[in-house]
Amino acid sequence: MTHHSFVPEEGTTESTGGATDAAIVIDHVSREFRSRRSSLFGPAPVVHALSDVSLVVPRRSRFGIVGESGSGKTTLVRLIAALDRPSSGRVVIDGTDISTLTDRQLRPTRKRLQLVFQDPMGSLNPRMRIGEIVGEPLQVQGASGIADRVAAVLEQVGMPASVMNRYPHQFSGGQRQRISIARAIAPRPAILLADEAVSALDVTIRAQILQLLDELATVEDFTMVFVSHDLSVIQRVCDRVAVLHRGKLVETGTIDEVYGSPQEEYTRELLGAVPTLERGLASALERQACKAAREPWASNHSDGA
Ligand SMILES: Nc1ncnc2c1ncn2[C@@H]1O[C@H](COP(=O)(O)OP(=O)(O)OP(=O)(O)O)[C@@H](O)[C@H]1O
Repeated sequence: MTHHSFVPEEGTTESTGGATDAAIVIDHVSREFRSRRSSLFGPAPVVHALSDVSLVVPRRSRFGIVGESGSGKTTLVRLIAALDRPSSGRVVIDGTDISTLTDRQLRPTRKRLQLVFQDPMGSLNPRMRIGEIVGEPLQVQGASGIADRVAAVLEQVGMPASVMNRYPHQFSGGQRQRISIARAIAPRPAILLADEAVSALDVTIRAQILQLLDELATVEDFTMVFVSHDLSVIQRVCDRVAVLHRGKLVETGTIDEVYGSPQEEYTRELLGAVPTLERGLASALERQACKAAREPWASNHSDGA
C-alpha cells in the first residue's frame, strides 16, 4: 500500500481523528459480511469487503475512491455515511468517532452528510413533487425558509424554480441528477458523498454534471467524496484519490501523484486500461476546464441536461 501524503500513522493526531484539517479519518477499518451459506455443512463463508483500510480525507478536498466492481467502494461510503458500522477500526467525522455511536447520537453527524446516488429515478420518490423532494431534508431538520432555499438551490443546479410543482418522471436523467444534487446541497452539508453519481449518464451530460459538482464544491464549500469505477471521471473532478482493490487500500495521494507516478502495479494496470487519448485529454483540457469552473459562478447552465 502506498500513501503519498496524509497518511494516518498510528499514534499521530490524524489516526486519533484530532487533525483539524481532516473531514474524515478512516482508521484501520475492516468490514466483514457473512455471505449466504454455500452448503448445508460448515460455517457461512466470510466476505472481507474492507480489510484494514486507513485514509484521511482533508477538509474541502474532492476525494476520489476508485476501484473495480466489488472492491469495497460502496461499503466504505456506507460506513462514512453512518449507514453501516465497521467490524473493527474507527470512522471519524469532523473529529467525532462515529463507529460506536447510537442512532440518536449519530443525528448531528448525519445532518452534516448528504448523499447523491447513481440512479436518480430510484432515489427520487415518484409520487412527490420536486419542491417536496428537494425540501424534504430541510423539513426533517425543522429548518425555516424552506421554499426560498429550495428555489435557490434549484437555480444553483441550473433548474428554474418553476419545476417545483412537477414530478420526477417529467425530467431527463441529467435533470433528475441535478434535482438529486439540489436536494443534497439544500441543507448545506459539510460532506457530500457521491456514489457513482454520473455512471448512468451519457458522456456529454456526465461532463456537465461533473462540472456542476466541481463548481458547487467551491461555492458551497463542502468536502466531496466521489466514488467511481471510472478513473477518468475521478480525474476530472477530484484532487485526491484512493485506489481500492478487493477491500484493500492499494494507494492514495494527489491525482498528480497517483496518476502521474503510480507506485503500485495494480494502479499501473488500472491506469493502463484507460485509453491514452482519454487520459491525455483529461489531464490537459478537462482539468483546465475544471480549474476555470472554480472561478466563482462565471459560467451559465444553459445545457439542457
Ligand atoms: N450486505 C452484504 N452482505 C454480503 N456481502 C456484501 C454485502 N455488502 C457488500 N458485500 C460484498 O462486499 C464486497 C464489496 O462490495 P461493495 O458493494 O462495497 O463493492 P463496490 O466496489 O461498491 O462494487 P460495485 O461497484 O459493484 O458496487 C463484494 O464482494 C460484495 O459482494
